[in-house]
Amino acid sequence: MDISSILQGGYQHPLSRSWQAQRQLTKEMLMYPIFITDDPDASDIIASLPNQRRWGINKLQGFLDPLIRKGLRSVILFGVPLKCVKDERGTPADDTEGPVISAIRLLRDLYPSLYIACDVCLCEYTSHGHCGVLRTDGTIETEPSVARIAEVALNYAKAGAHCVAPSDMMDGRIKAIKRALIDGGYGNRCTLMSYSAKFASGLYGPFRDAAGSAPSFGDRKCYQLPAAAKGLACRAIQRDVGEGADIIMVKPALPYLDIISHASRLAPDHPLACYQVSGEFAMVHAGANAGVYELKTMAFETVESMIRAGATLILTYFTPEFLDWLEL
Ligand SMILES: NCc1[nH]cc(CCC(=O)O)c1CC(=O)O
Ligand SMILES: [Zn+2]
Ligand SMILES: [Zn+2]
Repeated sequence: MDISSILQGGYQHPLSRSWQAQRQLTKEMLMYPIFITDDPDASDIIASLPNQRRWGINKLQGFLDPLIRKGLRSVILFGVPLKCVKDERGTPADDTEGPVISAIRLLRDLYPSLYIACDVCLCEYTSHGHCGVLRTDGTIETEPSVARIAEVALNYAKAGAHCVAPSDMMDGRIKAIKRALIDGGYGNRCTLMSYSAKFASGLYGPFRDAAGSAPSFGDRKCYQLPAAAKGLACRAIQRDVGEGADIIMVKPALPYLDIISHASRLAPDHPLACYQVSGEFAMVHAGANAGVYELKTMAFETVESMIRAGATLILTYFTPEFLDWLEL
């Protein structure tokens, strides 16, 4: 055989195989999405989202203590109000006694080294279930939406969030949130992570079950990106960099690896997050349950593909499993 034909010499040993990765998955790269509901004693199973629960504030410590011991470094909180009165502008989003703000305070108190990010959106709190404020004809009214979202983000920062992450997709919200953080005295104390390239995906179903945030009419196609829209995704990323985003995110992850790869070239000096969303997670589980592959193998393969594409931070419901698997 010719000298230039030989590659296997470089990866015949487990250690030399590990050297073939530009970057390896580490615990620091994982951010764990957690659902917090307004029944303080809840620990509700979510049928379509394997192993995840809606947690009440009183159950958080019992749930998180073991994960912190295993090396959990960061979480992203999603509020799931089941009892509150929802309205047109999502008033309960930043209720000072609501689940998200209560959880921020509690977690800051319990775990000084835990990095706490908060998803910022209105859909969990609006009567219509859309991510912004609507006109009477049901279309999004950008200006009041952005103003309200910036107000919520600032209130999460004031409560102690290390990071606010708007997932609403309204035009101009990154600039408005950055402005609100600066004017409120949090410009240098709170990270702004933008769901920049968030696509209108079929993979959000289990999340909407978990969060009760499906729109009551219509869909989100006028504010989330069309699946085929590479150019718009590029423009959204560049806009958000220009408006002051500290971290760029692509969501979902696996069907959008090309966008992750493109984002890493468009914003090479920013951390790049990707969100392995609820439907992707459920898909990996469903395949494993059907005997198509082994869960652990496929969980690693999906996340390694995201890292290979350029992601430096991964939001995934597999975080508890990875904390175990990375131990071995
Ligand atoms: N703004 C809502 C929001 N924030 C995060 C997700 C999806 C997360 C997941 O599927 O895991 C969604 C769903 C949506 O746009 O309907
Ligand atoms: Zn939303
Ligand atoms: Zn481009």
